[in-house]
Amino acid sequence: MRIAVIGLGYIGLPTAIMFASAGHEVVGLEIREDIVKKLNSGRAHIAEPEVEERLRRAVEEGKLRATTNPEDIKGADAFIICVQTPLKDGKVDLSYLENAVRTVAGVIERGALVIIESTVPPGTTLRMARLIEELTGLKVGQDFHMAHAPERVMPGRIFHELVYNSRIIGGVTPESAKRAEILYHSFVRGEILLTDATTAEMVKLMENTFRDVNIALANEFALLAHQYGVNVIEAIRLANTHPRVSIHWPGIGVGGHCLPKDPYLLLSGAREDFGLIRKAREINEDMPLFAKDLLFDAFKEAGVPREDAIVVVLGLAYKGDSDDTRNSPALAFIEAIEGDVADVRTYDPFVGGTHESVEKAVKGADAIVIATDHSIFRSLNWEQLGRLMRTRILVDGRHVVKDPPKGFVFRGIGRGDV
Ligand SMILES: NC(=O)c1ccc[n+]([C@@H]2O[C@H](COP(=O)([O-])OP(=O)(O)OC[C@H]3O[C@@H](n4cnc5c(N)ncnc54)[C@H](O)[C@@H]3O)[C@@H](O)[C@H]2O)c1
Ligand SMILES: CC(=O)N[C@@H]1[C@@H](OP(=O)(O)OP(=O)(O)OC[C@H]2O[C@@H](n3ccc(=O)[nH]c3=O)[C@H](O)[C@@H]2O)O[C@H](CO)[C@@H](O)[C@@H]1O
Repeated sequence: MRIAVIGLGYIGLPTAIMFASAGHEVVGLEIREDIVKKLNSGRAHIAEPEVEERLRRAVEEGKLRATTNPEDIKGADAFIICVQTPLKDGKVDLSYLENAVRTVAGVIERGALVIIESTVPPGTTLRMARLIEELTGLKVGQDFHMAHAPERVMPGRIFHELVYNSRIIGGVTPESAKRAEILYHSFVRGEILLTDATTAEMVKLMENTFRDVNIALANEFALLAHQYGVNVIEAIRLANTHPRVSIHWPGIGVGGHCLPKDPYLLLSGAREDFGLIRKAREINEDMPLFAKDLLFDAFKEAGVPREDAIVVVLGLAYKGDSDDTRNSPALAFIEAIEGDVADVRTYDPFVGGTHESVEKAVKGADAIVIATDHSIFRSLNWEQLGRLMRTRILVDGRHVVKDPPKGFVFRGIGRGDV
């Protein structure tokens, strides 16, 4: 088949690669010229295990190319839309999606299948089908087919999960769902479950809201542990030995392109607001401020005037071993302290523009704050790093450090025991 993937980001690029390696002829349409250039030369613009080798192979075999020109996807058999669906000023911004749908409407031919992979508020796929009908005069279910195939992959494990995760496909019509199922069977080994488009949209949003609310509960447990002098990490480990309990992990916050906005996408079309989901968001959004309180408390104990303090933030990415800084709590934390301290330095081996090494970053500093759980941070020798510092304060926002290192004023989220 000739497949057009629209939007070549964290989701679109791996999806395009998988369809190409399954033997389809794939053209990726992307509005960013720099991304297109890079991809066509076989280099990936995202950090994800295996992406670079797999991309190079697909490009060399002539199965995948990127373009900025919508004419290059004219007459494709399937259009797979993977553009971002962010929040803008607290509101769902569907402008990227709508632009992509308009582009598809300009090049679609009879018989084609249009799939929205982007996460969207319930009812959006049906609305987009109507938009294509209006713009083209074609009839959905008759002249073209349309489905929502939400993406469930976990960054860091994308190429494994694309193949082995089960998948929900919601058709605007039953025939649309069946056609999309056949298409995804070209590389998916997990189960494919068919439903209607609006149910599929809600399922995706429920999954991420479930995770967000559970993390909020873990964060509230962490706040409580500070009240009771308990190490919440130890307490969660013990609680999770119960056969029906599986508590998530607390931390400096919840970032990424998905969890901070998907609960709001779920609420966006509702006539009533029920409270729990929004409250969970508030708890998670406030966690960087709690980390700030821990840091300022440590300044007091160490006798460091905060206006003189040099703070090093370890990790800018929203989660470990990723280069993605979208909605990262590390950035929210930096914003929260910036005006109060003398200097904020950063070190993140996955993100450009930070200090070249952890040693250089911590030299002469007063405090280290761990904001991301990159694997390499687990093997750092804190006592050795401490010798380079002016004052030894360590704040662990991601339970990376098990035992407080000697000679440090130590604080940790959920570490009510120290
Ligand atoms: N990142 C994840 O882990 C993840 C997982 C599951 C679902 N999702 C959902 O998938 C969607 C995409 O997320 P992402 O992280 O890949 O976003 P992204 O920002 O990495 O990628 C989107 C790409 O689309 C391009 N684009 C925007 N408008 C376009 C247009 N009209 N034509 C062509 N290209 C266009 C952008 O330039 C960008 O490169 C979102 O709805 C997200 O919620 C993301
Ligand atoms: C339901 C689900 O599993 N959805 C996944 C999720 O993937 P994600 O990349 O957003 O990753 P998460 O691991 O959820 O992390 C998000 C943030 O929460 C912090 N966190 C995490 C666990 C915890 O116990 N305590 C925490 O504090 C973490 O540090 C980070 O900042 O959404 C994707 C897009 O829709 C899905 O495709 C993907 O399946």
